[in-house]
Amino acid sequence: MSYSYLAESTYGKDNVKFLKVKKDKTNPKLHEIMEATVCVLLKGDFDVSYTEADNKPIVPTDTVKNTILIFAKKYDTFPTEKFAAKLALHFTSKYSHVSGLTIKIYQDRWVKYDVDGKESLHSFTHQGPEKKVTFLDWDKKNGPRNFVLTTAIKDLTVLKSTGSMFYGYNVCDYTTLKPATDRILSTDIFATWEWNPLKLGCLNSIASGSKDAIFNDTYHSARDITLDIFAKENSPSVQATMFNMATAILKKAPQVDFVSYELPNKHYFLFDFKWKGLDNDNELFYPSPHPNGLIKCRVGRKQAKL
Ligand SMILES: O=c1[nH]c(=O)c2[nH]c(=O)[nH]c2[nH]1
Repeated sequence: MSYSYLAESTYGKDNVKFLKVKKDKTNPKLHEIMEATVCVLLKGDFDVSYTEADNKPIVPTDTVKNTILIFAKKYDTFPTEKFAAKLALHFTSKYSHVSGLTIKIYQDRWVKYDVDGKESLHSFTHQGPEKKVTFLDWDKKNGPRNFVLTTAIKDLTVLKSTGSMFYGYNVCDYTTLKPATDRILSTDIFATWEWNPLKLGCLNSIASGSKDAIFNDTYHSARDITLDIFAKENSPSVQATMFNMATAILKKAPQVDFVSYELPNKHYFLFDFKWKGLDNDNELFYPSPHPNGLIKCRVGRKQAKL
């Protein structure tokens, strides 16, 4: 009797990077670019490769990498949700023993800038660590309407120098925090929206491009809503602000069922100059890299009462 069994497995290629230049059909100097990092991990009938050193079923990870690059060359990669659906349908149909897969695509944020008062046709600035992240998990036995698809904005760093408060919290013998009616609020935005396949459509329709406008509009709305509420609201807490952001995205995007936020509270402490006889009217702070608060929530859409 053998001592062990394979409980779970998946494999593929991570960190497959490409830069795609998409040229306008009528003006070949008018470009869009996508710099992306892709991870494709296959699931399926691969057990013997682990348990019996039989490599026959293995589609080499090198082939997975080549496929991603060939598809990025041959097909439209915008938006990344469509590109993920296209790859998913390919791997699960070309190889009958591939039962499913997970795909993660990180897209850098390159934005065109103005030259002589006009948006450049093909020159961009890189917007730092901010990424759009698409995640797809699909098992083909569940059918093309049953998948997990999420889109996220990650590492969009923001700070407001007023318009944030925090008071009225639980006070006990361990409390040293002073209530604040005006404080710095800073975070790295990580916002994720979960698509409902029944409202969005099947993988084939996503891969065909018929949902492109929904993906693009929702990405722009989610980003705008997040930045707008961050700026405009007099925030009572990170918790209340993130709930308001998630609710506004749910209102705007009917195909989305859940919105999650994961926000570090990046503290900036007011420096006390009293010992020097100086006032500090929220003008000089020192950033505290650690520890940081970490606040998460997942907000769902209430079902309408029948
Ligand atoms: O918005 C906040 N939420 C908290 O839970 C918390 N805790 C804390 O010390 N400061 C803050 N700020």
